[in-house]
Amino acid sequence: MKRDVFMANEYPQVMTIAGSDSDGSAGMQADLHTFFTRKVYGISVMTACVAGNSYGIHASISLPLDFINQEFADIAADFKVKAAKTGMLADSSLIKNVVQNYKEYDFGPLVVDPVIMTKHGNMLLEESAFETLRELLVPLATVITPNFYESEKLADMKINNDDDLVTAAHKLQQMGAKNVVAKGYHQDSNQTEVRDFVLLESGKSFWLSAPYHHTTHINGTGDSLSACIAAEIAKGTDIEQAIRIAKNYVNTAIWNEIAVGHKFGPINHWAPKSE
Ligand SMILES: Nc1ncnc2c1ncn2[C@@H]1O[C@H](COP(=O)(O)OP(=O)(O)O)[C@@H](O)[C@H]1O
Ligand SMILES: Cc1ncc(COP(=O)(O)OP(=O)(O)O)c(N)n1
Repeated sequence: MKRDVFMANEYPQVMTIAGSDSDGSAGMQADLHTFFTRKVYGISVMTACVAGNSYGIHASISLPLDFINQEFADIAADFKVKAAKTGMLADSSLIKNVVQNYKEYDFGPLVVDPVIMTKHGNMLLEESAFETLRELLVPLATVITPNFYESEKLADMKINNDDDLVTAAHKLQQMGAKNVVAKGYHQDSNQTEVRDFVLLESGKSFWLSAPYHHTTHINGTGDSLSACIAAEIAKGTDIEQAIRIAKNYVNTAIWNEIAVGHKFGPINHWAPKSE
């Protein structure tokens, strides 16, 4: 029988630094589904765990910092990570720990998904940690991907219209994030379109729009978008193209629902064509 031997550079190694979500729809599980279908090798530093299902999140714990240090050290000692992303970091001490480890080792460009609150209202980051996120993690971001609520919190302003979202994106860039994907509002059942504002390091900016899909199956959209951007960066795709690919990837996954869970379900990571 012929055995295929894959060279290391055929499967770029990508790392998620995130929380586990037991229902598989979001968090680290969504990141790893995305890495798998985008044909990159997924490595994970688990920071926290939430217990939940499609009805909601019911408990949450953070892992010990010593254990997280060991995860980073073991990965750095053996793997060549080409890009990474962050997800749920729970509190200030965890953010500081991740920042310290990221500075100590070479894990490539970092996509920061500044997870603060799920779209169903569960807080995944303590309010006292917002300043640490702004000061320490945002400046490390090659790309930052806040949702509407996270842009309001990080930029410390109310967002009422497109102009406000643009202002918030510029504020995040002034805080040190190189490239910003500021995701637009999508909780209005009358809306027909979703719009994300992209501000690149070069100063170029544009809107990414797509039709609004009326569905309860949109858990993990933000995780999957940021994971796909990280996967593309690891493959060598330029930032603008990585963002465009990720938007199409998530859009296709939203529009091809799978019947999993009884209430708020996952997106379909199998639906987009993998490259
Ligand atoms: N109902 C929907 N229809 C179409 N696109 C959506 C829908 N919900 C989210 N998206 C898209 O999914 C991506 C992730 O955004 P969002 O859900 O705001 O992130 P988060 O999961 O961090 O809250 C964005 O590009 C957004 O436009
Ligand atoms: C452990 C964990 N991390 C992150 C999330 C939220 O994921 P995200 O994709 O940012 O938001 P939703 O689309 O799920 O609201 C989570 N639920 N669990």
